Order: sequence, then structure tokens, then C-alpha cells
Amino acid sequence: MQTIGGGVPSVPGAGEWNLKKTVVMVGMMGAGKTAVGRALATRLGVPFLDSDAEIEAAATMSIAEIFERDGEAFFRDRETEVIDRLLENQRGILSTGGGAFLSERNRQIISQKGVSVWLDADLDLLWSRVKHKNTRPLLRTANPRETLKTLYEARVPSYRKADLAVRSLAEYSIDTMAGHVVEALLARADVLEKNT
Ligand SMILES: Nc1ncnc2c1ncn2[C@@H]1O[C@H](COP(=O)(O)OP(=O)(O)O)[C@@H](O)[C@H]1O
Ligand SMILES: O=C(O)C1=C[C@@H](OP(=O)(O)O)[C@@H](O)[C@H](O)C1
Ligand SMILES: [Mg+2]
Repeated sequence: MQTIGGGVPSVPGAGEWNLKKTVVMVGMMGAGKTAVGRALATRLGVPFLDSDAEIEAAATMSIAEIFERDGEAFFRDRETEVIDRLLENQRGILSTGGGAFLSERNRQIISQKGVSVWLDADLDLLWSRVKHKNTRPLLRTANPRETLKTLYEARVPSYRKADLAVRSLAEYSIDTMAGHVVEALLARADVLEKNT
């Protein structure tokens, strides 16, 4: 059953789960951080937050408009502020934008207050998911496929620093991915436990 974006209300876990730290989704554009993060939050019955959505709401502008008007550096400052604030305030699932985990400062904030999960998808899969959307300003280049490859190669070393990694394959649905993240989190008793 599809529970994402279909207007199906979240069914809280009714105390089934004990989430002890905020789970921070990291990885490339198109890895599924937003979609899988939302499905994971529904499954665990905890709040879902997306740093891009928070930045857009505060600015009342799209990410692309922010990049255009104020530049990437301005966006990155807002991103750090939002991640810091969201990790401070509540426990849940926080999906970040693909560039967030490149910053050492952001990685520090995330590791102090949460647990990071890298959604590890290969370049072909990422491209298949982002190529039809024009919402990502970094891919507005003459050759976006090549740009994605360059970003991918530059960024993977940073993503490898995440606490946990979950492989994303084309045949895994969003819900299947959420299930795999739950399994990875359950291996860490300091992060997630299932109440008996
Ligand atoms: N496991 C999956 N199976 C099918 N489609 C997916 C999966 N994960 C993500 N998608 C789709 O790929 C696109 C990009 O996903 P999104 O969650 O926005 O990625 P990110 O936030 O990492 O950039 C969206 O259209 C989303 O619905
Ligand atoms: O990779 C990046 O630097 C970015 C990824 C985007 O988020 P998603 O990874 O959710 O697409 C968004 O934060 C912005 O366009 C920059
Ligand atoms: Mg996203």
C-alpha cells in the first residue's frame, strides 16, 4: 500500500517504537531522503521534517529562487541554522538536502544530536529520479547528467562518514527502503528499540 502523498493519514506506532535520537537522512539528490524519510516517520509514528521544506517555508520562496536571488552560500547558512534548530527541538526524522552533509560543521551538529543514515544509490538510479525535475538549481547546467556525476564523485567520501548506510536499489520501493532503514536502526540500541 502506498502511503506517501496519497492523503493516507499517518497511523502512530502507539508506543510500539522507542526512538531515542533524531534520524538524519543524508545522501545525493534523488537518493530518496525526502520520500523515504517521510515513510519512515509514518512507520515509527514520529514527526517528519525536511530541511529544504523548512527553508522554503521560512523564506516563502522555492530553493531555486533562493539560489537565484541570494546565492548558494546564503542557502548553506540557512541550511545549517535549520538543521541545528530542528535537531534541538524534537525527536523524529529529519531529511536534509544533498549538500548538507558535506559541511564539517553540519556533520558535527548531526553527530552530536542525531544519527545519520546515508541512502546509497548509484548514479544511474539517481539520474533516473532527478532527470525529469527542474527544481534542483545545481542541475540547471548544460549537461546535468555530467554535473550529477561530478557531484556524486566529489560527495561520496563525505557520505561515507555517516553512522549508517542503507543501499537503495531500483527494485526497492519507498516502503521497502523505510523497512531497511528500520532494520539498520534496530542494530543500534542507543537509537531505536521495539517495545515488547
Ligand atoms: N525507493 C524508491 N522507489 C521509487 N521512487 C523513489 C524511491 N525513492 C525516491 N523515489 C522518488 O524519486 C524522486 C526523488 O526522491 P526524493 O525523496 O525527493 O529524493 P531526495 O530528497 O533524496 O532528493 C521522487 O520522485 C521520489 O518519489
Ligand atoms: O545536493 C544539493 O546540494 C542540493 C539538494 C537539494 O535537496 P535534495 O537532495 O533533497 O534534492 C536541495 O537542498 C538543493 O537543491 C541543493
Ligand atoms: Mg529532498
